[in-house]
Amino acid sequence: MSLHHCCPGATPAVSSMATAAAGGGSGSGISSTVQPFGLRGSGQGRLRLASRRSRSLLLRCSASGGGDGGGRPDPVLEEQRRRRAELTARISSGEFTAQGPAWVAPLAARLGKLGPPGELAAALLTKAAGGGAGARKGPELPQAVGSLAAVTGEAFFLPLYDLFLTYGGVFRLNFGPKSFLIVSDPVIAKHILRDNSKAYSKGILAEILEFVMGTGLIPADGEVWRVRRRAIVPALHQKYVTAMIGLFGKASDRLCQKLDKAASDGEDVEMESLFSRLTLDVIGKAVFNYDFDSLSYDNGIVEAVYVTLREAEMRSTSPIPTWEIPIWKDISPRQRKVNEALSLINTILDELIDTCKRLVDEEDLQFHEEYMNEQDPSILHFLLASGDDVSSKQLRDDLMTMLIAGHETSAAVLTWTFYLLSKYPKVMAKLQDEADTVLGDGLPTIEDVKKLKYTTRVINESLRLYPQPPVLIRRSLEDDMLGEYPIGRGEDIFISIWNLHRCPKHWDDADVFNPERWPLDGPNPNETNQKFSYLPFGGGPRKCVGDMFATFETVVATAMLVKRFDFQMAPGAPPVEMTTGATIHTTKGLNMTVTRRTKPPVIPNLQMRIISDSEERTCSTASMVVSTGEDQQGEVSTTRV
Ligand code: HEM
Repeated sequence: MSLHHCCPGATPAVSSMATAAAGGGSGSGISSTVQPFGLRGSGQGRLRLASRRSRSLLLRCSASGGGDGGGRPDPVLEEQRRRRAELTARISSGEFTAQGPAWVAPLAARLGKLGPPGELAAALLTKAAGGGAGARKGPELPQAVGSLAAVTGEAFFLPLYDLFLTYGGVFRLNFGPKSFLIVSDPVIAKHILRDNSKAYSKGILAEILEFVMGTGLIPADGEVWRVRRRAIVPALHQKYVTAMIGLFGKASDRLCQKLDKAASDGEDVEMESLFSRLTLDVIGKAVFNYDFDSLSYDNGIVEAVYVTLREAEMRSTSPIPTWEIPIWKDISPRQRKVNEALSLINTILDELIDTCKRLVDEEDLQFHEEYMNEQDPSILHFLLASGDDVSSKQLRDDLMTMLIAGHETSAAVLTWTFYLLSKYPKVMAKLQDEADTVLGDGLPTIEDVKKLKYTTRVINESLRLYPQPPVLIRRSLEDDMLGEYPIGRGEDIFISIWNLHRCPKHWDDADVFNPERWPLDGPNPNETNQKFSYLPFGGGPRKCVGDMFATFETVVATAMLVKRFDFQMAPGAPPVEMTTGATIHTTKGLNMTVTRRTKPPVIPNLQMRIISDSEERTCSTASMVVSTGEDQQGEVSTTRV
């Protein structure tokens, strides 16, 4: 399931495209038999140019290697290459030949010179032809036509990548009467997310997530967002995040114990769902001091959270918004189940808020910037102690938002990191070396985390290849210019982080998992130092509030797990394929074989010398250690002899 910022990103994209297409009414142009994407309104000449450029990019892409660090081909890379080659061939064959009115742009330009009536006619003509640029002037955006089949058939951001290689950093994707702007250019992404962020809202995202997040921080816009952001950001101060490292360690240790059992029983494990449970347990404690303990058992509340998450995911990918049909929404068993789940979660959240209020009232409170209650360091406690003047409904929306935001994303990062590690054994070996060197027998401390530099680079690189979410959603609130292209108010925009992170112009061997691309002693890569070509946590005023939290959480879990276990894809496991989701999910789980690591015995440095027949054989025993097996913690113990 997926929804988090999932919400903020990927999925609603599909929903909105699909919903628009389905509800598009007359002549939506959507047919399950048409080609996935076609070109419209760009003219044949432009198409040829685009094809040539795309071919050269494709060549660069496929030349980029993509070994597994262990000599085996990466099936994901292979599949991507196959699809790209197929698309290139189809573009070359003329399948995407422009059919639309190539005369629109020149005619609109001529009309525009005839004064205000002509300008109005030009705007109407452009709009009618699918353009929709506002009052500003400029060239027409390259246009592609999408079909519902193409979007629902696979992870929707994949065809967007192929189209990016063909049409460039910003183009219009038409779905029947609706259209969406697809942005993959770092300068334009920066403009929308940071430089002119006030001119953009969360648009469709807010509409889709309203039922679960209300006016929580992710979907909120305008004044509500400003006020809530100002209240929530201080809660994630440095002392809080440092305190959370103990929580990350404890939860990861619980997962280790579960894996210990699977390893002893020789059972394969489905890691994606285990990571989802790990991060649910973490975020419940971190946000409102609630122990879901979902790694140990399924209880009603865990089930309710998953029902709600699955619903949000379904809504964000469903072609028809059945949940809005008046009678259906009351009688549908699915909707009734969702309503029951939401009502259970709300009851629990209300109870937690009440309990926390009582605790804060009884506390001898001295609130300050880095305030934290040692017994209950949760964000909820901070917000209440800060005197945050907010309705219980808004507080609930915020808590629910953070629960979802901090759960699905981190789980997806861990899932794809372990998938990558299984494909790149050399990276895994280096990672294990670092974990062996840095981590002691106890739970990791902040000092340890700072030393886990290679692990951090592995997470940075995993987030580059599998950004969560892969797409950010915005809607223009006013006319604006995207590069040289004018756009109007009300445009739905998808900023493809996936495309930015894999752009062959920006990245060497863009598709290859190579943590070494980030120097260990260099700065932590982020949107600023990578000039918006790398933005795993977004950028600008709406950047993730949990970036540090999430980085530490995934670093701690990864280091603890690889220190204790080896992970391999389970024999006979189905191929790992992607689906969305707000975050990127596997289609059939991440089935792995987990084995307890036994450190290789240290070879004694024997300085044997035969003195004479009569003398004793001697050896320097001082440095000799042998492995004597595993202690109760599963660690290899050594004994001097
Ligand atoms: C690896 C894990 C995570 C990733 C990859 C991630 C990614 C993102 C991204 C890309 C955005 C920007 C969305 C947009 O601009 O539309 C975002 C926003 C947000 N994230 Fe995260 N996030 C992660 C973990 C967390 C955690 C742990 C929390 C809470 C503790 C959190 C809370 C939020 C919130 C509240 C926002 C909305 C901020 C706003 O709109 O002002 N995230 N996240």
